[in-house]
Amino acid sequence: MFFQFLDPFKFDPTRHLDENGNFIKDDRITPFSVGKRACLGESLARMELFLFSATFFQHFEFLPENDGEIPVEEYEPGLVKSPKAFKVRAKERH
Ligand code: HEM
Repeated sequence: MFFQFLDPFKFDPTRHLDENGNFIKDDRITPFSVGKRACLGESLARMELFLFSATFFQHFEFLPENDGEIPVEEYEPGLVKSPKAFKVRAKERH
């Protein structure tokens, strides 16, 4: 079955949360696969990703290359939809 989020181009992490702010588990999103051959490193990977990104955003603020110019939303063609390369400035927070 094909499935598409409502308003898929909108950055809206709240689509994955219920009214109490808890994560809604969705079997259609399985980055670590499911079943017998599912990823053995899932909990380690989740923990590392959390620590890595939290530390990153704690220490840096990310800004467009030129103030007020948000990069255009363009994607590389392919199996996985990835954004075309763009530059950002990482400014240390203090
Ligand atoms: C973001 C990080 C990761 C993602 C997205 C990921 C994703 C996956 C996926 C999709 C599979 C299943 C592949 C298949 O269907 O054959 C898999 C298998 C596996 N992953 Fe990961 N993985 C991640 C990190 C890790 C880490 C950190 C470890 C170990 C420390 C790990 C260990 C394994 C192992 C051992 C398997 C094979 C399981 C089996 O076939 O019985 N992975 N992973």
